[in-house]
Amino acid sequence: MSSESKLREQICILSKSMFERGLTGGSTGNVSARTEDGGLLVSPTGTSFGRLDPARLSRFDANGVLIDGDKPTKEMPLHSAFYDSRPETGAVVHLHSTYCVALSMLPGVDADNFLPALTPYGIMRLGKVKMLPFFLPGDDAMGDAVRALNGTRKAVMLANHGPVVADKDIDTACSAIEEMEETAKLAVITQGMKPRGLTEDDVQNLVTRFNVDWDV
Ligand SMILES: O=C(CO)COP(=O)(O)O
Ligand SMILES: [Zn+2]
Repeated sequence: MSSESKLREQICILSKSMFERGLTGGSTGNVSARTEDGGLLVSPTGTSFGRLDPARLSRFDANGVLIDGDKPTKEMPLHSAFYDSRPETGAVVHLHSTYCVALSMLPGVDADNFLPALTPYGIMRLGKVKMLPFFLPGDDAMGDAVRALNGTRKAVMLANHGPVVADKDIDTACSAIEEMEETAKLAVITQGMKPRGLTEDDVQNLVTRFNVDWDV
């Protein structure tokens, strides 16, 4: 099997797994991944993560020209902004996951540091997460907001909408966005219970040991 065929399969298997575990419902969410030739494979607009077809993914060439497949997600400006501003990006994943969205709606959320420091992996996998304001789905302004971060953040939260994570490959990006949802879930279910989070020292030790983008 060619590397592109393998990547097509991998995108669909990982997306289906997330759909089946309730991480994004209906026909929400979108995903993209770099191919070896510098192009992109992208989930088509209006499709369910549970039923992505490897043969119908939208395919772009290295110049960003749509080559074949179905019409791509309306969130292309958002995905492109990550590839352009973080050249190490090999995949971008966006979900409508319940606890991230719930947390984005609660009072007192720090937009510059969306996820509270509760667990080591929340920090190691995501770095500091920026919450962006609400935008209409597909709005070019979302991409502009990501570009304005100058590549400093791998993960953003779209308020009242859903998380977006860029990482080196599709597997890593999916693991990271799952960690984002798990951390948001912990934050929401312990809301008002005065949970004992990680200390500033714990966070700094994690940042140093695991080379996390943090002081940005
Ligand atoms: O999550 C979505 C929009 O933010 C889904 O849109 P698409 O079906 O166009 O990917
Ligand atoms: Zn969305």
